[in-house]
Amino acid sequence: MEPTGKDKKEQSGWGPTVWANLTAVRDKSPLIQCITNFVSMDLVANTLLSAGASPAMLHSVEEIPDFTPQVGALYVNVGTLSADWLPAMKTAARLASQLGKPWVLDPVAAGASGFRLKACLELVALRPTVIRGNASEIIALSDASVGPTKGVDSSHESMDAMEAAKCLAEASGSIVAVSGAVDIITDGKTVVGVHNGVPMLQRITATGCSVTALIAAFVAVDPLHALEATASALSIFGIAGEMGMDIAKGPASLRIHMIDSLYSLDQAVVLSRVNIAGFS
Ligand SMILES: Nc1ncnc2c1ncn2[C@@H]1O[C@H](COP(=O)(O)OP(=O)(O)OP(=O)(O)O)[C@@H](O)[C@H]1O
Ligand SMILES: Cc1ncsc1CCO
Ligand SMILES: [Mg+2]
Repeated sequence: MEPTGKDKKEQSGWGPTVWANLTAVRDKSPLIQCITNFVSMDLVANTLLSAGASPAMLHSVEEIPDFTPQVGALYVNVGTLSADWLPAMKTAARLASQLGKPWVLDPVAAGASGFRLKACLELVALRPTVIRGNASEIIALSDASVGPTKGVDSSHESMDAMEAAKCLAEASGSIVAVSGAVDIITDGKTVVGVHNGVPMLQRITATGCSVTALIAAFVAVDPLHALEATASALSIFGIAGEMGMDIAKGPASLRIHMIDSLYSLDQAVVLSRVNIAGFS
């Protein structure tokens, strides 16, 4: 029998696992329902398409009963949250959980206001498969506290959020991923670090939103190994950023070259560039 997920990784390192997961996304082209913010919609959809997945930005509550049961995964992002969007987010998340479908939460600026924090905590209670945020977002969610904020940007390093990520994963039952110079992924016990990516990714809006969408696509094709799928997506996005940076002149051209690189990544590049390691 072919080894899968964790077994495969333990036998031969992360490279083959990451490549197998990207190949599965390309082969299966999972349908991803995205309820995401206005800023991110274009980059999220194009990131998913260039990776081989199929995005659909359907966010009206009336469509959820017909549409959500057909998707491979649901992606919920609260970036431009308002009260009228929240019912659709919660209805879709509740249905995905009931159907056993993976769903992924991006708690953008979770600690920026009481309204936003409460909404994020209500969504966490609907048991997302994965929560991916920057360090400040994961710390705010884990502490359930509103505090000094840079809005959607992080005022912490990812490593500052290690304990918060573990606590949030333990409390929620979700895989928690913190993006940054090192992306941290944990189920509360195991912690892995993804060392791919380039700092310039922070200068393009919605790269975090887009990597969370990519996580949804990877979890859709391997829902039983959500930690490995999440690390794989973060590594692939980072590698696309590294490849794009080789020819980019700044954030605008990196945005274009990153999407092109994601589309054309081959096995040799992936195997030579994957940089994932466990924390002991
Ligand atoms: N210093 C860094 N070095 C390398 N890669 C980085 C660095 N900082 C962020 N990244 C990468 O950039 C991507 C976006 O992460 P970031 O933490 O900026 O998300 P975010 O703050 O949620 O962004 P947004 O809200 O704009 O969508 C991730 O893939 C992450 O790994
Ligand atoms: C800039 C911005 N504001 C709300 S969402 C968003 C996209 C990056 O999170
Ligand atoms: Mg973000």
